[in-house]
Amino acid sequence: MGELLGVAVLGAGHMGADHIRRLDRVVSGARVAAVADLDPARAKDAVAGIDGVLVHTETEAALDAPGVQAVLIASPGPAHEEALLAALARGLPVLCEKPMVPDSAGALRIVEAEARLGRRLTQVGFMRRHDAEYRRLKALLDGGRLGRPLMLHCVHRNVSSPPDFTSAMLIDSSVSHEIDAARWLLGQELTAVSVLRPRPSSGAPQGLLDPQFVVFETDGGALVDVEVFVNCGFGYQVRCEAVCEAGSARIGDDHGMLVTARGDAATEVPRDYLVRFAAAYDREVQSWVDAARRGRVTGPTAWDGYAASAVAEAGVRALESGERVGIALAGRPGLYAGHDD
Ligand SMILES: NC(=O)c1ccc[n+]([C@@H]2O[C@H](COP(=O)([O-])OP(=O)(O)OC[C@H]3O[C@@H](n4cnc5c(N)ncnc54)[C@H](O)[C@@H]3O)[C@@H](O)[C@H]2O)c1
Ligand SMILES: O[C@H]1[C@H](O)[C@@H](O)[C@H](O)[C@@H](O)[C@H]1O
Repeated sequence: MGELLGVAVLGAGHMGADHIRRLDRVVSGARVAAVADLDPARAKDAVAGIDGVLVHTETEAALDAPGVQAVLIASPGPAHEEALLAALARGLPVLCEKPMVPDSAGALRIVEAEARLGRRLTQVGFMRRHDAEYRRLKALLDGGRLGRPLMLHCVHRNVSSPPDFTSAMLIDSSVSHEIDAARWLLGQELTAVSVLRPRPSSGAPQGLLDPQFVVFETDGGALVDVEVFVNCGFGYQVRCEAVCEAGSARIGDDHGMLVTARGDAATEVPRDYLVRFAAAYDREVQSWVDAARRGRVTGPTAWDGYAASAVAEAGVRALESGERVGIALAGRPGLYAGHDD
């Protein structure tokens, strides 16, 4: 295929700048055609050394810039709905960072907009679906050798949280990944959620309920538990163990080189997601670019983005009330039937 896919990147912060680097230097078949950030200095820094990129402060200006054929959204969650609707109105394929739209009503408006168009244009940035270990676990569960999955035990630890991180964000920003991974791994919907709150770590900012212990029930009778701890201080750790009727399988044990010296053995622990999931982000963006160049969309859909937001919203209610909260999803449009990338 000849022409490079011209991508507009919205938001040039931590993720946006990393995706700009990835589009420019790692993936094939694409080029950064425009960047928009409310802070033009961030956008300029992110495109330093890349020729011919126009920098904007307005979303619409970036989407209408010459050569733009696709959009990567990496602005904060609350800005996603407007950007997605603008991209869909132009018929542009989108890779949207999670959460697709943080509130479920807004997320459903994206599903409805695609249903009106009669085609899917959105891939959501749940990069764990592109991680080699998660893919092996999914293949093992789908193959049936371990029998019916009974439980998923998940761990999600960050070294520290950003300054504006709230107790709700442990669920709607961090646990959103486990919500999507559990739905995808099990092929089941999450139907209820409870959240336990241990005494916060003294390493957490004042007032932040960190860690939390979240338990989901599924429509297939499985349980999914998640320890989420975003100021653990010691490393970025993401694990998942599937316990099935005929065996168990665990991914995410810290890997990398094992160094043994002077009676000690040590491995490196990744410090953040950009390190732990580097290869997954590369595969995510490459598969999005490849699909967009063929006029297709693969990966987690707008429906998956909506489901994750609806489940997370129930999780935040469970956190705040201390009650078990049931989850009811809207009707799933035929456009998303049977899709399981
Ligand atoms: N997939 C992952 O593992 C992962 C990791 C981190 C962040 N994220 C997601 O990526 C998104 C960005 O997170 P981040 O950590 O890069 O945030 P960030 O704060 O580092 O960067 C956000 C950038 O967007 C800009 N911005 C704000 N409003 C905007 C708007 N309306 N239009 C354009 N730009 C705007 C800000 O000026 C800033 O430069 C969030 O949705 C977040 O949840 C995903
Ligand atoms: O936005 C980030 C990102 O999604 C990371 O992958 C996750 O580990 C963090 O907890 C979250 O805050």
